[in-house]
Amino acid sequence: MLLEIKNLHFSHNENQKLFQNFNLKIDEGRIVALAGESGCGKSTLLNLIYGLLQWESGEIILDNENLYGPKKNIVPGETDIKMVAQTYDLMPYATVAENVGKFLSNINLEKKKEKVIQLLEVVGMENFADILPKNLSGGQQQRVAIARSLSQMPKLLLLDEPFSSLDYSRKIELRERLFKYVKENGLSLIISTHDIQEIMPWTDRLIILKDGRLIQSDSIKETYENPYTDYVAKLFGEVNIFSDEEKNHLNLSKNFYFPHQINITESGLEAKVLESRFAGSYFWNKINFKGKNLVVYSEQELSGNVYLEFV
Ligand SMILES: Nc1ncnc2c1ncn2[C@@H]1O[C@H](COP(=O)(O)OP(=O)(O)OP(=O)(O)O)[C@@H](O)[C@H]1O
Repeated sequence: MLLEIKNLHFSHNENQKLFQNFNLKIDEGRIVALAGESGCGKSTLLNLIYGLLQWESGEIILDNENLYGPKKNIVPGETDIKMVAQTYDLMPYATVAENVGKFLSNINLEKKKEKVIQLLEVVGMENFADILPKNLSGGQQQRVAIARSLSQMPKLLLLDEPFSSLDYSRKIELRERLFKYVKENGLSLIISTHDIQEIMPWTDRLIILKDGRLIQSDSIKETYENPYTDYVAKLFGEVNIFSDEEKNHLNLSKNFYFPHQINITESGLEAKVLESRFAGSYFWNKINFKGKNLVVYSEQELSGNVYLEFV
């Protein structure tokens, strides 16, 4: 096991206890996503692991060694861990390439140059090697900071919302290259996000936090197929939620159905279409079924009465 957090207690102030008896175990070589609504404690947890915040009691153990936080480290931050937070801490008077190469060995300069270019390619910044950070946008600086953190091959890499300043197409490109690099190089990564969709195809494990509590910790597939609570289900986007009473009354097998888990069929359970709207690759429909409004996706525009099948 790479990281273990045991009985951790931490609060930013006396009135609000954020982490109480918090426990977590993370295996080596995994991509782990930390998700949950704004304010649930994702950044705080990363800052605690990295050693920027002092916990009150409990243990954080990395690779069988206890970490002690800022009270023991003169320079903030653990040496075996690298974190890219929402501020990027680049050297302002060094070029992008110099920033990325800062921690690489100077013994073979040709090799170093190749490595810097490889890392810049991972984050799509190879054309900016000679530029100073002050001439880059926030999103570009963030990508340079990610490349620099990868160069150090840390035991554990922490990325706090790394795609937050990127537009959609850049995000899609970066995440594929970044996650592949992390996997191919056997790095261990904890990545925080408020948007599960953006990390979904790449994550080994999803940890859901709410008010500093761990709500669920499973693979993405297990979490998606069996969200423990409404809060978890809603993190995946639109979802139809049925109380136990409704579930029994409607003879359903689950409490949560995502829109594509309700099919439009030739015969079955009759329902009435209230709205049908073009949404790109599908139509978004609001459908009334036995007095309850559901969101259902379909290939065709719908109207009138339809039949539903819950899968
Ligand atoms: N420096 C601070 N002083 C006091 N309270 C803080 C401080 N930093 C965070 N908090 C509080 O701690 C809680 C957790 O905040 P944190 O930033 O860890 O959440 P988050 O899940 O990362 O949120 P977001 O997704 O918005 O970044 C929030 O209630 C927040 O208001």
